[in-house]
Amino acid sequence: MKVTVVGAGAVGASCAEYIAIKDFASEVVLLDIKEGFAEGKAMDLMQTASLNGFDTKITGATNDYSKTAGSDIAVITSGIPRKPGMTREELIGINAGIVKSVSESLVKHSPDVILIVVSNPMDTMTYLAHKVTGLPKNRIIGMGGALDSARFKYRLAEALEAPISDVDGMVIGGHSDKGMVPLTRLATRNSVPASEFLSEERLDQVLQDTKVGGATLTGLLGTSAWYAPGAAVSGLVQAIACDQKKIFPCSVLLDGEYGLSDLCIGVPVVLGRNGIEKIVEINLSDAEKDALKESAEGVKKTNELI
Ligand SMILES: NC(=O)c1ccc[n+]([C@@H]2O[C@H](COP(=O)([O-])OP(=O)(O)OC[C@H]3O[C@@H](n4cnc5c(N)ncnc54)[C@H](O)[C@@H]3O)[C@@H](O)[C@H]2O)c1
Ligand SMILES: O=C(O)C[C@H](O)C(=O)O
Repeated sequence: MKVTVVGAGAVGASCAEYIAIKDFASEVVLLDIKEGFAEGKAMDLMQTASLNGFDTKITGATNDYSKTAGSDIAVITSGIPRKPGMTREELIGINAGIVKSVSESLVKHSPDVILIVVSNPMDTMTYLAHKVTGLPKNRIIGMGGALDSARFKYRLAEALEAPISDVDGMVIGGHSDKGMVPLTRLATRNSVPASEFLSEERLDQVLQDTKVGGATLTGLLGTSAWYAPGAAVSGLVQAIACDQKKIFPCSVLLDGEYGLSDLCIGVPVVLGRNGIEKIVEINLSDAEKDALKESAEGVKKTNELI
């Protein structure tokens, strides 16, 4: 299993590290445009192999896509991150050009690749990757919902004063401050609805905190987060590489599912060796349907900018 990660910055390196530590891939290629940067990150990570006990071979490349040839999965993290006070949508001017050229180069060297798009604004970048590569829709996956759901669980556990392993929850919709739809109605603590433990007001606070999860961290760090994003990507890569058939909310091209078409937005999917094996249509309440529709309108507006 060969995995390429384009962009050896904060998220790309974190993602490569988690993939290596989980030890399911034979090879990870890190590629960056900055001279020597990916090679340096790869060497540093390889020097953790004996300490962390993995056999995955990590190599670096400076913009040389021949090194990525034959990749089974490629992750696109290249592009600029936001600074405090910015929205993800404001990154489109620079990141669209980067994602376009990177997607084309990846597919040219690995025609059978499954692409995972991370660069922001992620739903629009995933849609752009479809437009420029023409890959079948099961082979382009946007990562946002897995991260947003992890942040939702963090906030739920905080409110419930429970261990995170005791809670479950999912966020669908666009990966944006306004567009996320945390499904509080379906959140649980060990199979019991969270609403049995928390007031409506407290659950709403959990929802609001989840939606601005990325912005909160950007305010604290001065740039956007990388540990949870890297871990979330590694989870998707592992589900595909190991044919796990796990459900994750991912940004995928919709063709009538949830009453939406011609956009990529976060919905639950089954991930396995074919990438998106199935889009799972769950029954949403009227309020959740309205929130998803509004989120889709926001994503479509951003798509118009490409
Ligand atoms: N979808 C998500 O959930 C999510 C989560 C976190 C970050 N992000 C996004 O991921 C992107 C990367 O964030 P980061 O914190 O790692 O940024 P970063 O600046 O640390 O790293 C980005 C890397 O991309 C490289 N790069 C730029 N243009 C390139 C090109 N044409 N080819 C190859 N490499 C190129 C840069 O040299 C840099 O090393 C941002 O757009 C950020 O908003 C998305
Ligand atoms: O918040 C950001 O800009 C980066 C990423 O989308 C995140 O949610 O951490």
